[in-house]
Amino acid sequence: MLKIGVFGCGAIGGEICRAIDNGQIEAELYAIYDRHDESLNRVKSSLENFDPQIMEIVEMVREVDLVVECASQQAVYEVVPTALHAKCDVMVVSVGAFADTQLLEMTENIAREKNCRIYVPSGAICGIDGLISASAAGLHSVTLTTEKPPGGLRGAPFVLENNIDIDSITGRTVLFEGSATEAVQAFPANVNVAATLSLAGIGFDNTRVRIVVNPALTRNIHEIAVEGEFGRFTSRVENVPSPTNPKTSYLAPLSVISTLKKLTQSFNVGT
Ligand SMILES: NC(=O)C1=CN([C@@H]2O[C@H](COP(=O)(O)OP(=O)(O)OC[C@H]3O[C@@H](n4cnc5c(N)ncnc54)[C@H](OP(=O)(O)O)[C@@H]3O)[C@@H](O)[C@H]2O)C=CC1
Ligand SMILES: O=C([O-])CC(=O)C(=O)O
Repeated sequence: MLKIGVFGCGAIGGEICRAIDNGQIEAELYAIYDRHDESLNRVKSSLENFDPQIMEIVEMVREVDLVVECASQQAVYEVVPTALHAKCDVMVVSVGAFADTQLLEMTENIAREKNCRIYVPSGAICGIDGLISASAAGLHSVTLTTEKPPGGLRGAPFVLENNIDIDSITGRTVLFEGSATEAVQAFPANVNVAATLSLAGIGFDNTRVRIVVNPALTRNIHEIAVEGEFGRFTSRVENVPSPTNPKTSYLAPLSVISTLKKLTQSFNVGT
């Protein structure tokens, strides 16, 4: 059975641990880690079947087959190279870190050398399957419009650095327009999906991102428009936010759970 380690035990990590624990994913929850004891204890006490060991990353990668990173972009710098050097596969949700081309190239090289896999789930967006299919021919443009209530964007570096009082905004307001490279730096915990789109499509500098705050919303909306040789498609998802982290949509952990299921099943559907 696949031995899994979960690095980061917040909104996403907690859901993944419970999905392994309740048998939705046929795997062993072997180890977990988070910098907060409170988060580790909360996850541990929500489990019925597994009692994972708490392990720092260096130890974790020696023991498990796959590490799931669900912590932060900063954590990706430590977790991914450490896992790959130990010949351990890795799944990444803080995908925005890969806007750093040096990190991306370095991790690809180590993965190739060690014959390991780096998995990036679709996360909180719909349409990655179509984008990957379309990318087999020419792509002309990929645009993401993300629209969230204030709680989904509060505390982002862009908001703090520009002294934007996000809670006093009364109507739908465009906060940011730029490339995916700029977007994932300005909003590292809000638009990792822009990085996933970039990796699947036409790269970080060519993927356009618009970020909108809308106090009338209760859901996180991601709209994608793609044009290419295949024709054009748009996708729109209205995501229920995670109860413990309003920045994170519930679809994000579900996507990780489904990608993990894919790894353990013999019959796989979708691009
Ligand atoms: N790909 C996608 O579609 C999506 C990606 N995400 C990203 O996934 C990641 C997890 O999201 P979510 O579960 O909602 O986040 P949470 O903040 O709920 O949980 C993350 C946990 O990991 C901890 N953590 C962060 N960095 C480290 C580190 N270097 N070492 C140890 N622990 C660490 C956090 O602590 P602390 O609070 O102190 O930072 C926190 O306890 C985030 O980076 C988020 O931006 C989110 C939604 C969609
Ligand atoms: O969960 C979402 O809606 C998207 C998100 O936070 C991210 O991509 O970082």
